Amino acid sequence: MSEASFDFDVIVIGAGYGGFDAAKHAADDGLKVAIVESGEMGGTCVNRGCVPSKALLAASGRVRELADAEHLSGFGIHAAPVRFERQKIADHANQLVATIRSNLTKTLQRAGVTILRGHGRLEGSQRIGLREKSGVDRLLTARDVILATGSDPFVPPGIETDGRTVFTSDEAVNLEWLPRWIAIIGSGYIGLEFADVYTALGCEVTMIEALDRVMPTFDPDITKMAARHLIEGRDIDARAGVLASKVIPGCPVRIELAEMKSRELVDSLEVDAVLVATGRVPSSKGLNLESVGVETNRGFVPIDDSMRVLVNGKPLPHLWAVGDVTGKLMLAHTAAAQGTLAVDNIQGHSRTIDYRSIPAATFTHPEISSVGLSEADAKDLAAKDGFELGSVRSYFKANSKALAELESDGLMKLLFRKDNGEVLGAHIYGLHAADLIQEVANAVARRQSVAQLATEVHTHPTLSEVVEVAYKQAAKQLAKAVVASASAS
Ligand SMILES: Cc1cc2nc3c(=O)[nH]c(=O)nc-3n(C[C@H](O)[C@H](O)[C@H](O)COP(=O)(O)OP(=O)(O)OC[C@H]3O[C@@H](n4cnc5c(N)ncnc54)[C@H](O)[C@@H]3O)c2cc1C
Ligand SMILES: NC(=O)c1ccc[n+]([C@@H]2O[C@H](COP(=O)([O-])OP(=O)(O)OC[C@H]3O[C@@H](n4cnc5c(N)ncnc54)[C@H](O)[C@@H]3O)[C@@H](O)[C@H]2O)c1
Repeated sequence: MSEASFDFDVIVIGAGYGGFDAAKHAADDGLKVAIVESGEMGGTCVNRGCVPSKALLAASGRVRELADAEHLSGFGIHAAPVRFERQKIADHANQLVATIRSNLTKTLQRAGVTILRGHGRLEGSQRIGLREKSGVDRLLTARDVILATGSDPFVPPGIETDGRTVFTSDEAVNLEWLPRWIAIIGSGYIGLEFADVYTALGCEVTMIEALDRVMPTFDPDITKMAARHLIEGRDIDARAGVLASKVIPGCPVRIELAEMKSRELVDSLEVDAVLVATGRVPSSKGLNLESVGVETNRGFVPIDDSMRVLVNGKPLPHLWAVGDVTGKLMLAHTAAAQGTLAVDNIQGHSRTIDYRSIPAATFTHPEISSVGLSEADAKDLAAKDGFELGSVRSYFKANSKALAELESDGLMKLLFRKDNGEVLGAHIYGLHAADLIQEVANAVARRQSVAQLATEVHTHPTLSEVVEVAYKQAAKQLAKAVVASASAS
């Protein structure tokens, strides 16, 4: 097909953050772009993810703060009993969703992107089949196609959802009611954030985690401190090493718990509601990937670091994939970064992504954040590349700002190479951890050494001094290691 005969330069399938950034960037670059969306503009993050969940966390966080008489009395403040209106908290989240969805749609329209409403699928190379909402089928062609179809909640076998008493985050963000007792299955990002919301609003929570400790995907030392505050310190009964093997919706909801290893039934519960927060699966089934010979990895579309879709490890010309459907760090900012990067590569500016420098945060009160390697991965890398791993800890209880806020529960762990000082990763639990991690992410992106970072001046009194202290401790360790290695040689 000649260049001129394509309907579009780029067609993007899926208008979540990945698709949005790709389409906007391509249109800004002067390309003729269409975006296909079968559901709501903005995808998961805007409609059922980051945006409504953070609105709920903002409101419920304030309830928690105002209800915490002990904390307030530390400042000499005695507040009246706090009251809240569930519906108004839900309305705040819904209104924010509507505003951001509308802004995002207008931004695409202003950039000149054609918005096509319907289901998109591949019909061979550079060809898209569009089933419009009206039922009409169209065939469109594009020089390049970007798949950005995202992900959906994973519901394990044996768990039945009804959207009312047993539900996933898709429904939880609507905060339609407040169960007296809710079981949350999974202690990952969603489990933790919703446990924060529900406990702040007075619900009793049972947290069920299949792996042998709660928060299994977080740094073990950070988890120890965070779990003490976010789980043990609240109205949460946490059970690890047990699988929710059967869940039957109703009034009450019945849950069967099996021991993870033996799969033997160990307990049963009757609760008012269940939130299933057990991970997400790629949304790639309806894409007709077979028409171009792509084999998925459990539904995830294989890509290289330039976002090219791979067949047998080799890139397919003109087909790209970004966001959750690729299964790399399933976060909104990853999807957006991948979207922009795909377009840069389409335009011939060869770029690859650096996943190591992408930060992640859980917006509990206080927050948890991380960037770079886990300690286990950093140890493996040290063994493989033959360097000594450095690790330092910086505590919020030594930080003036945290003490002034009466929020000194917190820890930062910094991992670095003891041969050249390069920062490999950081893990933080504490007040504003989500903001604090950004400075370390920038250092990881630039592969900077703690020797240089330790000389950079931080504002006093701010929480950023927690990071400064970590850099300074690490620089001291580095200097000692360099002297030791010089005297040994
Ligand atoms: C409760 C919750 C809270 C979260 N909080 C955060 C957070 O605080 N920070 C963060 O970084 N991340 C967060 N995430 C993750 C974030 O939402 C996702 O990583 C992000 O939305 C992925 O973007 P995406 O563009 O890849 O896909 P999606 O946002 O899932 O968008 C994909 C779009 O494609 C459409 N689509 C699918 N198939 C087709 C088709 N065949 N034709 C046409 N359209 C199609 C879908 O309707 C959807 O609109 C959260 C997720 C959840 C569930
Ligand atoms: N703040 C954020 O950035 C944010 C917030 C929410 C979600 N997200 C994204 O959404 C994704 C999904 O979040 P999530 O919390 O659902 O997944 P997750 O992978 O973070 O955690 C799922 C947990 O459920 C457990 N589990 C699975 N099956 C189980 C069963 N049958 N019984 C008991 N436990 C079981 C797993 O061991 C795991 O600990 C995240 O990976 C993240 O990418 C991000």
